[in-house]
Amino acid sequence: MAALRASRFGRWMLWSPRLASTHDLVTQNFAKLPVGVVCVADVQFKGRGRSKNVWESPPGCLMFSFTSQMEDARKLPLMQYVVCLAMTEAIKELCCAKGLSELDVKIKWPNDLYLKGLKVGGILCTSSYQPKVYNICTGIGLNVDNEEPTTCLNAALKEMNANLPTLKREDILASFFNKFEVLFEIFTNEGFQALEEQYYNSWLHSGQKVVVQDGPEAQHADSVVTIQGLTPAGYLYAIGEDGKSYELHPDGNRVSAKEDGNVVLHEYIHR
Ligand SMILES: O=C(O)CCCC[C@@H]1SC[C@@H]2NC(=O)N[C@@H]21
Repeated sequence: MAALRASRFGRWMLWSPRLASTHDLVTQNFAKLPVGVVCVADVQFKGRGRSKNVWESPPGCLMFSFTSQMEDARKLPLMQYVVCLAMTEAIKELCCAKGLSELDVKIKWPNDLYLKGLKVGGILCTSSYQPKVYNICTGIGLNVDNEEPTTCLNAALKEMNANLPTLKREDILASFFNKFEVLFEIFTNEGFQALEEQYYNSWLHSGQKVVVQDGPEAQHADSVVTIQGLTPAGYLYAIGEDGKSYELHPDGNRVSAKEDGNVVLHEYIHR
């Protein structure tokens, strides 16, 4: 609380040592909770990921869900990008403030956080409409101290310098809300455009070449395209070798199985 500068987000906290899912608790009780409230659990036994995935929720993972509201429906799909950006910036700022080596946590579009080529965090944004306003529940899972099944922030810090202190979940949480509140204000008032450059500096994809499946389902061919940025609707904007423009959508759970030079195979589909 002493590290929290945000005035709207993170000031009210529900905490539990063990809970089914912070996301379910917040979405099911949205109307009873003030905007900006956060629910944190040390362990979840029914953690939810995107697309009906399970989120493994052991001790050492920072797991929280918080409420926010937004009026403009066009901005809703971009909210998850603001959250990803806030978390990467928060980790950077915290490492700097504590005199630790900088952790190169990057955004893997659309809403994963990666460290050294491995997933360390995921973001889940869901919303419901109430007259004139969208109620948004944002859930974040971040591997701070548990190395299974991938890696975690503190393992990477210890690898860089075993003598320095590591990160605490509560410090990351405060730092996240400090960043998020500022970015959310800019996003609401000026739109995502105002954050786009900062976002591109934090993501993995600028200039990345990916192979996409192009054409109708039965007879699709593979095309190599180069990622340029985001389309106004928040999808990936890419240009093919023939100069053709592509809008790429995430392909469910399919993740890059292998990297061939800098070409990531079959990660996205062209719609
Ligand atoms: O990568 C994903 O699929 C998103 C994972 C989101 C997990 C977090 S942990 C806190 C909150 N509670 C849940 O049940 N899920 C989210």
